[in-house]
Amino acid sequence: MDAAGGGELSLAAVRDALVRLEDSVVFALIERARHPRNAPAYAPAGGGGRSLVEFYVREAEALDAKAGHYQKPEDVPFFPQDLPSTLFPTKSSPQVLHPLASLVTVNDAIWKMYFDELLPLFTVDGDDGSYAETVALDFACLQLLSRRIHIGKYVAEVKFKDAPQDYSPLIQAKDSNSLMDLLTFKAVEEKVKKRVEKKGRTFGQNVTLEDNAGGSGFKIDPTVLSKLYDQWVMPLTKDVEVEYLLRRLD
Ligand SMILES: C=C(O[C@@H]1C=C(C(=O)O)C=C[C@H]1O)C(=O)O
Repeated sequence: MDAAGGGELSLAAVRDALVRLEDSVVFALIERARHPRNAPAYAPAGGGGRSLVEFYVREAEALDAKAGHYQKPEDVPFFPQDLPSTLFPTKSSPQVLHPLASLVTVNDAIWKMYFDELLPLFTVDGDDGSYAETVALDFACLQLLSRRIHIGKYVAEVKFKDAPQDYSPLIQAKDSNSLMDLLTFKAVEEKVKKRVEKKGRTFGQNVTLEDNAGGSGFKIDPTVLSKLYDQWVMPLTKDVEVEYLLRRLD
């Protein structure tokens, strides 16, 4: 992982990486919100009855894989089947996670959440015909959300290393609920919710040269961002943490 790659993996370093990624997530959603829903991009069409968005993500992931992407445990493809190998030499990063980390993925849940729940909350009804731009922006949002959520593997590793005596018996007992309780920090979650909402207000305002001429409204409703993190991003990150921990002693 970038932020913690060089030095010692610590909870503070991993949390810093998550905070930094919030900026990228907020900007990516603001960009997607410039276009209306554009429903035809999501309807089955074209070869094999796939939607444009599925076609685009599959092709983009194949290109990314050829360029050397998807080597790190936090970079997880949405369509891992038949991904081509990299065509260029890659530098392997030090292995800080358990080898089974690569099996942990919640991308199916992220995909469903993004299209079924989130998109209707931050895009307006309508069709501007910019389907290709729209699905490229969706892919950017999906990749960032997936990366953020799968960094949960590192969070779990640090928490385990900091308190193996607390985690090991629960892992051995396969007690997912108690693991979930142990790794949850409610005060941190409250701060995350407040901060992303503030980032939405800050990054999503119209910047003008006149004083007090900010105009009305934000490019994205800031409360949608806190809801996104509260209802989906943080719970899915914690699912990743639990799934990783359950394999940690194998
Ligand atoms: C990621 C962590 O684990 C949990 C998930 C959080 C998140 O997804 O932001 C925040 C706090 C914890 O409940 C953490 O402790 O930082």
